[in-house]
Amino acid sequence: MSNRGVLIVLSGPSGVGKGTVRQAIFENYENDFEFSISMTTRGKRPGEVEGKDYFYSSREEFEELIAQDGFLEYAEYVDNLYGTPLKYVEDTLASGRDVFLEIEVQGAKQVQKKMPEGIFVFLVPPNFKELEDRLVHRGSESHELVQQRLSKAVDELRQIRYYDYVVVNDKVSNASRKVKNIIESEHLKVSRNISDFETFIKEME
Ligand SMILES: Nc1nc2c(ncn2[C@@H]2O[C@H](COP(=O)(O)OP(=O)(O)O)[C@@H](O)[C@H]2O)c(=O)[nH]1
Ligand SMILES: Nc1ncnc2c1ncn2[C@@H]1O[C@H](COP(=O)(O)OP(=O)(O)O)[C@@H](O)[C@H]1O
Repeated sequence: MSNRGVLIVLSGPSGVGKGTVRQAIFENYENDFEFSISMTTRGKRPGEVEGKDYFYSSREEFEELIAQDGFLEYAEYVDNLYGTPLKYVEDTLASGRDVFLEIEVQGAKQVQKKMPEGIFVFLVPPNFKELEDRLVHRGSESHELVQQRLSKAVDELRQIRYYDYVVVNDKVSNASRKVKNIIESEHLKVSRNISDFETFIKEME
């Protein structure tokens, strides 16, 4: 089998359910992936845990890591910086484990340039009203921030053409199964496994 892990990039508008779907995938298929914990300058929400949900940092610390080329990608989103620490992703893929990134569209574009072999999945809500309801019901943002995130959602949806797959998050169980199936298909690609078969053929010759 190919030794390198698969890179999975999940994007989608704020409130669509990326975190929820990812958690369902990790609960059901725990041993298969590693989640890349991002660094952010956003404040911690109640219930979030340092080193589990994000690495929370000041803008200065974040900019220092940018200067050291320490990010695979980073982007500004609604006045805060978010970035993927490079070393963790590289080391984990090299060790043969799959890595799951949950990032917004500007960052995903940067990853596409650096690691085009990744799988890019876009999660969409069943409809716009449902997206608004989920964001409001989550209750983690003020009315103003909810509105900013909703208007951002339209821009984000325009970028969907750059992705490989689209998954509707109607039910968490459906969406997580679909994302898992996409990843499984990637593992089964002949191109990922060709070197094993070449060895096998040589042995048979
Ligand atoms: N480019 C980039 N985006 C990220 C990263 N981490 C999180 N994001 C995205 O930033 C956006 C805002 O995240 P967050 O403040 O946690 O809000 P939420 O997605 O509504 O829960 C979401 O689209 C996240 O997927 C990262 O490392 N890089
Ligand atoms: N399929 C779904 N059906 C109903 N509610 C959902 C679904 N997926 C997520 N939610 C809810 O929507 C809200 C936003 O989900 P979250 O995972 O935080 O989104 P994101 O990470 O994309 O911002 C949460 O309150 C979550 O419980």
